[in-house]
Amino acid sequence: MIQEELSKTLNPKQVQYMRMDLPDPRNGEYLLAVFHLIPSGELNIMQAAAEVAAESSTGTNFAVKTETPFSRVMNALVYKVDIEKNLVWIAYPWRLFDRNGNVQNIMTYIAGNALGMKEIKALKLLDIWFPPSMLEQYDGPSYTLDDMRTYLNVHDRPILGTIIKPKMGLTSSEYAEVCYDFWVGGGDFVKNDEPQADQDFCPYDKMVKYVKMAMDKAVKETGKKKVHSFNVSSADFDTMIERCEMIREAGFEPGSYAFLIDGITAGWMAVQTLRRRYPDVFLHFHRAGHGGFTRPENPIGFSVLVLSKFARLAGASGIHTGTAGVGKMAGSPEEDVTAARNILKVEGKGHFFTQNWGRIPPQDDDAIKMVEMDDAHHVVLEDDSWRGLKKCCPIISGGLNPTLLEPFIDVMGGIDFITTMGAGCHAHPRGTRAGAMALVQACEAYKNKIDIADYAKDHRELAEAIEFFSKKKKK
Ligand SMILES: O=C(COP(=O)(O)O)[C@H](O)[C@H](O)COP(=O)(O)O
Ligand SMILES: [Mg+2]
Repeated sequence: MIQEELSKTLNPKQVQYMRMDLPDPRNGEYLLAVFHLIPSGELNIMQAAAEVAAESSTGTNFAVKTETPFSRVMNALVYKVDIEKNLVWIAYPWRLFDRNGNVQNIMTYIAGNALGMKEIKALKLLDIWFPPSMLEQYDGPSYTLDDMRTYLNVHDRPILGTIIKPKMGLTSSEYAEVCYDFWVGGGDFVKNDEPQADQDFCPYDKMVKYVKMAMDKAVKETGKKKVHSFNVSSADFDTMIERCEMIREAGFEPGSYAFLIDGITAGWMAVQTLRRRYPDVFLHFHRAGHGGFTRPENPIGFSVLVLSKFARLAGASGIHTGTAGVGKMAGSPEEDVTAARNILKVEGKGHFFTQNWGRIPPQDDDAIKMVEMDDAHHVVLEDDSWRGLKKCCPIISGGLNPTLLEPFIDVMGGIDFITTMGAGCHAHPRGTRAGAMALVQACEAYKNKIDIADYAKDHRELAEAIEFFSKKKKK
């Protein structure tokens, strides 16, 4: 009733952006979005919702005389409102968006000007749903976690990684030596930290060259494959591609290198460029800066779930999804785990929508029989003919250490992720190699279902890590 009353307050322009009787929002013509919205000033929630739909699709603050019957067909439509919870559902005709799959363009619409409108005090995009017909036009991931597992021959545990610390300040050769220590300690994966670029004290070309030498040596000594994720974020397109090509020409085996992109600061265009240019490379989306949009106490922005879903749509092989409150960064178990599962699975249950990542709408129940979980919690597809967006891998990082591996696996409910522990390895009392060994031992304890404290009795590095990290030392 209140809703009906409020509907009567809409002006003629606002009415054009409201369709509470939209018969079937999931008919394939719309991208659906749920926002938390608190109006500011005089507007009620229905009026503010209509203003948001207008600004984020075809409209502006006044009805304009240049509208055409067709331009009205492209209006976003508010189709549901929960007045008690301040939630609004908006359907965006997906023909509005740039053709040929462009996540940057969608974000410009639905998380663009609307976030800065005077009419809102809070506007947070909480969940989104893509129709199968729209998924047809987007790349989705190419090189996946499963490809990395095959390369590393690691199938029954998370991929164990690190970020070299100090964050910056090591020279190229010092950097590579730390990589080597981690790899010979048993780790699989090393990534550049997100600000690593071409600093004067650590030239990029030398860093690449020395990492290759360190990797070759570690592979020879351990008999195991290793992976390094290089930050290719740059000032401009040409420099980014130059860095990618430099890595490809340095003699690395395919599979042994990944490209890391600072997806928020470099932008979706950089992410999608890398996906399209290098489909044979693991594309690592680092999300530094996302907190400005995603933190729960920030009323304006979008959720971790939304960011992660867009990363899968854009074709990232993996994106950081947070430690679910286990590590140093803010994040809730519900939000982070929901995001991680949504990007991994064929069908993901979000906060409001269940997203099937298939490109063909399932015709009947049998068609959905494609999701199965095997013992190791991998998602496997039963039917090879299924077409859809491949999995995007959660990357779990930030304040983790070997003692937190099992708690995180428990919260996550599976092992399909890459973990990168920076301080968690390099702060080990006997250094990086011992830190990597402690991480491997913590993982062995998990695999053998042995409590880490018991396992540590005859595993010195793990015992030292437990002693050190349980004191929560900050230095
Ligand atoms: O360098 C680190 C972690 O280092 P350390 O292991 O020393 O804390 C990463 O940039 C953060 O994890 C990013 O956060 P998120 O993964 O939440 O995006
Ligand atoms: Mg970092």
